[in-house]
Amino acid sequence: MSFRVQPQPPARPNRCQLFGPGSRPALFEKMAASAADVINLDLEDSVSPDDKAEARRNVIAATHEVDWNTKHLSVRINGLDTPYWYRDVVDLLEEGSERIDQIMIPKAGCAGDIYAVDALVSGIEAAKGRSKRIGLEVIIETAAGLAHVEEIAAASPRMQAMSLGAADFAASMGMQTTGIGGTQENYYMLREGQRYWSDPWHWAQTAIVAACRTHGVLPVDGPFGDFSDEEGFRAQARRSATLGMVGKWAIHPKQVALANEVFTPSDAAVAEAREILEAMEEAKRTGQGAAVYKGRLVDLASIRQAEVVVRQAEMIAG
Ligand SMILES: CC(C)(COP(=O)(O)OP(=O)(O)OC[C@H]1O[C@@H](n2cnc3c(N)ncnc32)[C@H](O)[C@@H]1OP(=O)(O)O)[C@@H](O)C(=O)NCCC(=O)NCCSC(=O)C[C@H](O)C(=O)O
Ligand SMILES: [Mg+2]
Repeated sequence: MSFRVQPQPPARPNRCQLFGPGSRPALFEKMAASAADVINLDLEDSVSPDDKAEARRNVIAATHEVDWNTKHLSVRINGLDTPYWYRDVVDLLEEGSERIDQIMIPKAGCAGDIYAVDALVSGIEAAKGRSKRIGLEVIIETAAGLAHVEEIAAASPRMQAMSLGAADFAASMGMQTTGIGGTQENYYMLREGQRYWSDPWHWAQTAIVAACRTHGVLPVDGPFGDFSDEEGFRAQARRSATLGMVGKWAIHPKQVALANEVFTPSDAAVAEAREILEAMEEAKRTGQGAAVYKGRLVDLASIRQAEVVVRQAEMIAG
């Protein structure tokens, strides 16, 4: 371990972030009743320009009127290149209730973007005497966002989570696809006439995970557009979980259970992790740093791996 110890991210479940447009208030009660850990009320790209002001009012009303129970409540504001974002923040924090937990900043491109929102949030919190400190989450969905991913993760102590936004990311990178996440037909290797599909999102995901883990931020996989393709969602989510991400967005209620299933460690995985910890306790008692578990090596690093699984399971169980 470096002299600088890796910080832990916020200790709260973030397996599924369910999105809904701020312009569809009829969905809010359904979102609150869902099994998602995080709710993202959207003021950005699912709301047309003509509806921006009304969506903002809907969301503010919902912070007072809807029982969000234990949900982590986040509002996605508009991008910092638009005329909407500052009013999103000001109205939300001046008129919205204390129930708001977090603001999501889309298309974050550099640490300065986070600094700007942080400064505005800090000013309003102080002026209005708000008692709950608002957290920030960002979407990495531009070439600049990925190029500056580490400075963005480190930009503010308010930073809680970082997601990959596959649709805008693909557009910003000039990728030849209109798919939102998942397998891309033309991204394959060829061997002896057989196609083997690779994962074009992999490198962006690993960059996000590394930046997040360095700075104590939750890494999250973003949307999977084809909500009729359950196996496609599962496959994408399993890859993300394997890489170290803690959850995934749902853009339709169908996807909530899928995300919860993938990002909750299975009973078998937890049992195995506990057995590894026990095997290593036994090894330590006999003065060994390594042991054999089910025919394979386990050592001190295996303790840290097993603890990831157990910690995640215990946090979800509450
Ligand atoms: C995708 C949708 C537009 C589909 O809406 P709809 O046609 O109403 O769906 P269904 O008829 O299949 O709905 C079945 C029932 O589920 C309820 N419902 C629908 N959506 C939601 C929801 N989000 N939360 C809770 N409940 C929902 C319907 O009311 C039906 O209920 P009932 O009649 O009682 O059975 C819609 O799902 C939708 O708007 N989804 C969210 C879109 C969104 O927020 N997009 C933004 C995030 S993705 C993004 O921005 C890209 C990213 O930034 C990037 O760059 O990658
Ligand atoms: Mg986007």
